[in-house]
Amino acid sequence: MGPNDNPSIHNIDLSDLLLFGIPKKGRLNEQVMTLLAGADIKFHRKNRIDIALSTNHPIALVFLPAADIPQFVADGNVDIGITGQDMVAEAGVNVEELMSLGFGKCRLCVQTPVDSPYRSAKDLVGKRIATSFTSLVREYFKALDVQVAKEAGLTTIEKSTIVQFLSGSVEASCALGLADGIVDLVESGETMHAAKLHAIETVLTTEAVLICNPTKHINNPLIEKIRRRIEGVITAQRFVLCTYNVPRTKLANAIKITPGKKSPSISSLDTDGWVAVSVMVLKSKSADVMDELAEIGAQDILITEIKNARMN
Ligand SMILES: Nc1ncnc2c1ncn2[C@@H]1O[C@H](COP(=O)(O)OP(=O)(O)OP(=O)(O)O)[C@@H](O)[C@H]1O
Ligand SMILES: O=P(O)(O)OC[C@H]1O[C@H](OP(=O)(O)OP(=O)(O)O)[C@H](O)[C@@H]1O
Repeated sequence: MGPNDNPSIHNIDLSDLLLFGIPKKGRLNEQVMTLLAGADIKFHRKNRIDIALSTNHPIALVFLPAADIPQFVADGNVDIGITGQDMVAEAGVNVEELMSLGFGKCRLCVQTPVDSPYRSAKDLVGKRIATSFTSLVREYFKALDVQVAKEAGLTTIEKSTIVQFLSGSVEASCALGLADGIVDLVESGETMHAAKLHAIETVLTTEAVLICNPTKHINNPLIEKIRRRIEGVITAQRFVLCTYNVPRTKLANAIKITPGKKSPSISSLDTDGWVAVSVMVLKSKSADVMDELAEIGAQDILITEIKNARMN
């Protein structure tokens, strides 16, 4: 019986509520909390209780380990959730990816000690690998085991690669003599370099995603409402509003610099031959855009933060 069939957990009535799986701790937790606040999904969480009712939507937030969220969503124990694409791939379950969220970006990499002879994943065939992603890594090395045997003209695998599960501190396992290589997440590379490891291959790239049970999305307006709100927050985080005045003769050049998400809004100015332009630009490009606009003769160029956005 899943929470959906169970009217009450911790004396909280869950019937008729949309259940939303949220990473309870770790790397994704803080950014998901910011996302919920931006989407105006308010809730009250009692101390140490992993289910919190939203105070302004018919939603219950269920705080779960990021690794468990894909299974909960696939089995319908929660309706939607946020986790990493790596977790979805590792769980190997059928969920619908509603949108990627632009944070939690990293790579799952095969890593070896910098002073070891292992320079490619193939060099680790038949050796010992430590990882928290045993399902993905077994699949990855099984294919390599077969490939290496074939290349050697063998019909059977001589010695399969051994994949050992570790729940954390995976980067320490080579130095401790537990493994010859590891497969772990890399973002800045700080953890890897501190452990005197280097990445020799990328198994997958990942970021945080909003996922949904495939049978729950259709005909559920609340899921669509949440998706749109989250999309609005993410758009607002990625874009800024750029406004400027430009001579009408330069407008075509200006539009090339700032084409906007769809097209810029243009209005006439009292000053003859000038127009005012208002357009969204990528935050990461805004300084370059300002330089380019100034070069073609635009004036009064302003960049304004966007608090929220709803695009079609
Ligand atoms: N260094 C990182 N940079 C960006 N995203 C990361 C990083 N490490 C992990 N992630 C993402 O966050 C997800 C959760 O990772 P995390 O290490 O927080 O796991 P956890 O098991 O939930 O927490 P904990 O390690 O505290 O038990 C990962 O599956 C990945 O998608
Ligand atoms: O390349 P970096 O920026 O150093 O990030 C990579 C590290 O981040 C994650 O661990 P985290 O710090 O979340 O802790 P954990 O080992 O307890 O999961 C991951 O497991 C790596 O160890």
